[in-house]
Amino acid sequence: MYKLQNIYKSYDKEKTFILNDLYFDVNEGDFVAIIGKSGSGKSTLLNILSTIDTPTKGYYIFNDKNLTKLNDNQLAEFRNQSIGVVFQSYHLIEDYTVGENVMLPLMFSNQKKQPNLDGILEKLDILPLKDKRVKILSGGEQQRVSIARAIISNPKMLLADEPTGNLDHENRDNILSILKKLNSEGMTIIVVTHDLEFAKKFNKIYEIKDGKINPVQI
Ligand SMILES: Nc1ncnc2c1ncn2[C@@H]1O[C@H](COP(=O)(O)OP(=O)(O)OP(=O)(O)O)[C@@H](O)[C@H]1O
Repeated sequence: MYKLQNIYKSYDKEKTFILNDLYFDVNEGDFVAIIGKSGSGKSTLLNILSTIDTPTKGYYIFNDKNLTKLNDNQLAEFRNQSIGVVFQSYHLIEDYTVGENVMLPLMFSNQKKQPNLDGILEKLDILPLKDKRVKILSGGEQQRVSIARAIISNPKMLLADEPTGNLDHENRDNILSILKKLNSEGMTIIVVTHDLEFAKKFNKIYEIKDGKINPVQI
């Protein structure tokens, strides 16, 4: 469904390629962890998959549509409809309430259908926090708010950059069961992680090395 082909990415006028002739296929319903050393290009790859960033060269194909040919507005529309992103540092607005933060993406989309906000907060076990300001929440709670915000538009694919990076074991297990549940309901999930034990809970593990990505057998 999502295909990266012949992808190159450079941040310095093509002197160093962080991603170097990379090929990666993601199928509907995949439950994938991506590992790799610090600086290997995990976040770079996630940013390209989410269309937040574009490759220097190469193709990103979604169901036979070449996303690399879309302009910024078309890409933003595609992203709003199809992809949810959970950022490493949450990116929440601390003075807004949980409900306001979660609803934020819809202010920038032309989605007509009203989402089931309470249902999503319930699913993430944060409904009682709906009217609380984000700044008083714990790290685990903030991470669950950021997942709720990423799925409010009911995306086909959820991308999460180190979703358990700052969390203890209990919160890590919590996030894992939430991601499993979303996946069992049909959402494609890709996480980037440093944590091999966490990665082992996913159906497929890939490693980024030398600008390429390959499956890892564990
Ligand atoms: N916006 C940018 N401008 C310049 N260089 C960048 C930019 N983003 C990333 N890089 C460089 O690209 C390389 C890959 O970075 P990236 O964040 O993708 O790695 P990572 O595998 O996610 O690392 P980490 O595990 O430490 O988060 C690094 O050398 C980084 O310094």
